[in-house]
Amino acid sequence: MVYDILRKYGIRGGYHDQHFLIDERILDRIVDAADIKPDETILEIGAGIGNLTERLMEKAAHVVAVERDPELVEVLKDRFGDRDDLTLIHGDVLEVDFPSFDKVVSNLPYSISSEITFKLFRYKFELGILMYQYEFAQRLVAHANSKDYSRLSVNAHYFADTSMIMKIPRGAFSPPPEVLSAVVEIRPRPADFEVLDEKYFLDLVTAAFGQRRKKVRNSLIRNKQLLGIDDMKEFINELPQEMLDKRPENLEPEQFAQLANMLIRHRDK
Ligand SMILES: C[S@@+](CC[C@H](N)C(=O)[O-])C[C@H]1O[C@@H](n2cnc3c(N)ncnc32)[C@H](O)[C@@H]1O
Repeated sequence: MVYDILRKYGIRGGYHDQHFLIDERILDRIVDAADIKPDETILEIGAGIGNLTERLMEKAAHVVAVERDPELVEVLKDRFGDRDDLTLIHGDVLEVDFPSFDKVVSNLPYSISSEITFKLFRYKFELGILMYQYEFAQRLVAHANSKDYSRLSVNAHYFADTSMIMKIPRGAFSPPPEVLSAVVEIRPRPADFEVLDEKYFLDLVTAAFGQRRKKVRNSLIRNKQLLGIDDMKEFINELPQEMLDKRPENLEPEQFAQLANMLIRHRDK
């Protein structure tokens, strides 16, 4: 029982994003969703007291668990210290390098969800089953023409297919967080549209969503320096007008890519 582990080691949590998943059925459903094969290596970020870790180790060939809190690292060492199918990395997830892994399964520290997700997209892996704050998860999976569609959604769709697979109540954790949670499935894949310069594309998306209520035309003019186009006011007439008349929330990722490609070709002429 997860409660027994917390009690045995005198762990309370509640700070540093420490909300431990105590609902055993939800822990099992998360592991099932990862469909772990016996030869796979699984990365877990924020292993805590090892409640998810032990379930991952039952299925996988190897688990790489990252945890920052020294007290929790001691718990993990005490519980699994002598096992050679676990690599325990004591450190900040944003600073360590991950060894290669097939899948990532984690109940993430919510305050750095965005940074962790974009760090993960720099690695090659097959599947992510990740728990986020519910609102963050909604933005991660949102499609164009919805209120949750954002810079995060466009970025995520560029790197992967995403879908929300479970909504998790506060009572599934100890101590309960103030927010609802959700589990998201992330399947990385190459984008099915061309992006000439990834950074430029992502900068354009950021600039457009920086003025969410404005038409894309206005954001381009306002950000002409950032985008490196001195004659933006004139060049804008050569871009597809139906895209410029829209707000960013109404542009598909592929349309952002088309605009970015046209702008960068003009800039580099
Ligand atoms: C939401 S808890 C999940 C704990 C456990 N895996 C579970 O499911 O109950 C998040 C965990 O991430 C750890 N954590 C927070 N910030 C971290 C960071 N920057 N790097 C590594 N671990 C971190 C916390 O100490 C905590 O154990």
